[in-house]
Amino acid sequence: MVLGDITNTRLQRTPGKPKPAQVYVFREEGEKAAWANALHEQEQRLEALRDQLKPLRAQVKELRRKKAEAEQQMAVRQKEQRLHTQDAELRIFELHEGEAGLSAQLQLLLEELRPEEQMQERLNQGLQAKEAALMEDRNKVEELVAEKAAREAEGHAKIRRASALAAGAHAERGAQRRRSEVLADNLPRARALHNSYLNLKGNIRVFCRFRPRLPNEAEEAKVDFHGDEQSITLQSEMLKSVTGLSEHCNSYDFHFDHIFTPQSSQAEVFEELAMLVQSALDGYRVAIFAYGQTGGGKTYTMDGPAPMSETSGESRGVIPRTVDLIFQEVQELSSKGWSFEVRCTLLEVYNESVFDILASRQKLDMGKETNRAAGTDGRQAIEHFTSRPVSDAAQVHRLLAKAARERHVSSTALNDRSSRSHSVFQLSLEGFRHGGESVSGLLSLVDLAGSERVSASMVSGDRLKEAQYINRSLSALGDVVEALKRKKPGSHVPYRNSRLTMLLKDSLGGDAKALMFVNVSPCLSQLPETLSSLRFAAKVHACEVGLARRHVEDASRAKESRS
Ligand SMILES: Nc1ncnc2c1ncn2[C@@H]1O[C@H](COP(=O)(O)OP(=O)(O)OP(=O)(O)O)[C@@H](O)[C@H]1O
Repeated sequence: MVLGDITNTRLQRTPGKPKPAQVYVFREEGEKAAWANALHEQEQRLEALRDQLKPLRAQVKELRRKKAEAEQQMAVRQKEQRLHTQDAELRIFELHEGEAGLSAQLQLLLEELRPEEQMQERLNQGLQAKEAALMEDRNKVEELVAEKAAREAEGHAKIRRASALAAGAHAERGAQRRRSEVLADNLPRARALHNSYLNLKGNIRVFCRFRPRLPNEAEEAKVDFHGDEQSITLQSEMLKSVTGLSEHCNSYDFHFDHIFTPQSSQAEVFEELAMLVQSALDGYRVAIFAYGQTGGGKTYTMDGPAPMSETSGESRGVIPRTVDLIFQEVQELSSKGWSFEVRCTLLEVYNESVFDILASRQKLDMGKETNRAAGTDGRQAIEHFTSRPVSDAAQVHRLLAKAARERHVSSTALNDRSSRSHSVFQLSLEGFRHGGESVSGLLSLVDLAGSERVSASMVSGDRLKEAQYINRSLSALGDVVEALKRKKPGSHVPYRNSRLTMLLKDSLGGDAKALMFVNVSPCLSQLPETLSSLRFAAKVHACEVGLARRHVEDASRAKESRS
């Protein structure tokens, strides 16, 4: 190879930075040759490198082809994959669509099915209820069958017992008839005996009744009820002696016609006075009155626990029992040719005024006429009050209930429903026997207002006025009793000192049979009042008021006197 003309040329080079080819500068020939040789060698090396590069390039080319091929395959695969994915998505979408459709259908079917299910459920419940009812019916039927069998057995037993009883009853009826005949023969005799017994006594009979301790009350006083039912001993609290060194208690003895304990029932009390009540139908004037401290049990004894509304039951008092007995007797006497005209009077003495309950509580002026009447025959004293004809017990119970409702009551320290007035109930009994005698009886039942220690109860105003009137009239009653006790012939008896004593005149001093209840509390705290009531009752018991007189006329004279 021929090299170019390169003289005195030095190769200007900066180490690390080759100069562009056209800048070579040759200084001398040798250097040119060297450079040519070096160039040649370089070219050879370059050629060799190119040769070495060729397979590499082929390899690279191959690799690029393979890469392209792989990329092509990958692209195909990706495309296929995409297609598959799209297919799958389409499929999934279709499946979703199908599922939604199916769910909607399912929902619809479920909706359609719901009423069916509900119906099914109702039917099931109905079926269960029917099964339970059926089971119950079956049990009932079984029970009824068992009961029927038991009843049949019992029925057979009853039939056997009934025939035995019928035979017994037949025999008992015969005996009863014979007993009734004997009793009917003896009854007038028994009543006559009772009447003559009372006449012989000639005094006001006194029954004492201790009421039971009420739930709100404290200690009871010590009372010895002696076995004779007529005497008691009361003991005071323990008292210190004057010196204060010893203790003792006082005892007080009392004796009455009958003493009822706190356990005595209303029936037992009435049994003791039934004969007395009946004697009003024989033409006697009978007066029963209840006296005692407030809360002592007067209204309970006379009426019963409820204010007269109760006309039946064990706890009925003397008045409702008396009314029933009188009408029962009137009925029985009618079969013996007697006819009775019964009239009823209801009075209330409140604050020294007399109110006529049957004349709509008309306040009456017991003035001149009454005073005059009271001075002669006590019966006339009440004659100008309303006296209503009554034909049966129920009618009287209704009138009594009205009177009890209208009675003046208020609360005291000792009684929630304390009667603040004296109540007087009278039944006049006019009996006629065709062509025979006539009788004129009078029954007075009096529930007195209760005495009260005004100083102890510290009442004032209207209550004080009421208490003063009550105490004053009871003290007038005491004065009458004192005068009767002195029993001097022709001596003055101060009946006219109060309305109460004017009304009770013929019951106390006349020819009536009088019975006084003294009603007392069993409480130790009430002992002074109890002793005071019992002392008054003892005084009444000691009064001799003369013989009771029977009011009988023969029929013709009776008619004359009435006309
Ligand atoms: N024998 C008895 N058995 C049961 N309770 C009784 C008896 N006696 C009275 N009581 C009761 O004691 C209380 C006072 O009785 P009641 O009202 O009859 O007294 P009273 O003497 O009429 O009093 P007042 O004079 O204040 O009207 C009432 O609650 C009554 O029910």
